[in-house]
Amino acid sequence: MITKITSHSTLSINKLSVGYDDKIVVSNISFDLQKGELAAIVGINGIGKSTLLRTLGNFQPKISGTIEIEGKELYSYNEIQIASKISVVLTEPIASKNLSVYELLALGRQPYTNWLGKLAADDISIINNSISLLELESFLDKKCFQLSDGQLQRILIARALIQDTNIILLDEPTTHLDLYHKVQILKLLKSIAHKTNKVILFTSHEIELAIQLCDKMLILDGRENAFNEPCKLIKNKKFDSLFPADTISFDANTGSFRIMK
Ligand SMILES: Nc1ncnc2c1ncn2[C@@H]1O[C@H](COP(=O)(O)OP(=O)(O)OP(=O)(O)O)[C@@H](O)[C@H]1O
Repeated sequence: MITKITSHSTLSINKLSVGYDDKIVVSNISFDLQKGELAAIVGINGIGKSTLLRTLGNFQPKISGTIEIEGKELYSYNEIQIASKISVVLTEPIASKNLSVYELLALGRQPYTNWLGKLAADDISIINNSISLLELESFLDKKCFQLSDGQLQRILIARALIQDTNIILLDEPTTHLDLYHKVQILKLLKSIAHKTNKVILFTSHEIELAIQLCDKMLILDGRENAFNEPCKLIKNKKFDSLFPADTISFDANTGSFRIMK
């Protein structure tokens, strides 16, 4: 008997519409992400980046279309299976600020530990790897409420890595970071995606950094919602109409935006 080998995209979206009871926010989005790709969702305020990300992370129901994880519809997995496939870092403040940094990080292993939450040697080793990758050693004994927003952001990214899922979704992971830490985090996400074959998808207003660092980008513009490699999006002039042309224009040679005087 010949066994057919099929290779599925890690994340496959087809004709997806997302939104709320009374309104569709983003409609008819299709894209695929393969193992090891870093991708950004960009677009103006209120266009629906977070709504899309929350829907992909199973935090809210889709309106129509399909979301497939490794070849199977997202909703065919149970909650625990989803937690071992997708980790999500949202912008909402965390409820558990009284935990120490180490305790918060350890919660990332919850999908894998027993009901007592006891960490095995493997769990501790994954936690320690992420601590050293994100250079968090000096924060471990602090309570989460003692951290700056930027420090907490890095801890939450580490927790997503500790959850060790094939897909990591992050809503504006660089918001509270200075330019150096923005670049550092995005480079780190890129290297993690490439080295560990994870799909990492994040929303961002850092379009110029995303152009330089991402393998793929989704431009939400309420019309075409183009998805492609950044250089192809530039070549096809997809960034040109993102902002009103009389205020901000896109320079294809430098991959950056210019203020019109
Ligand atoms: N819980 C909600 N119920 C109803 N409408 C909502 C809800 N949350 C967001 N919206 C609306 O959905 C639209 C998209 O919001 P969303 O937060 O997804 O945009 P965004 O692109 O992430 O914006 P920003 O760049 O400002 O963070 C907006 O019009 C917003 O008002």
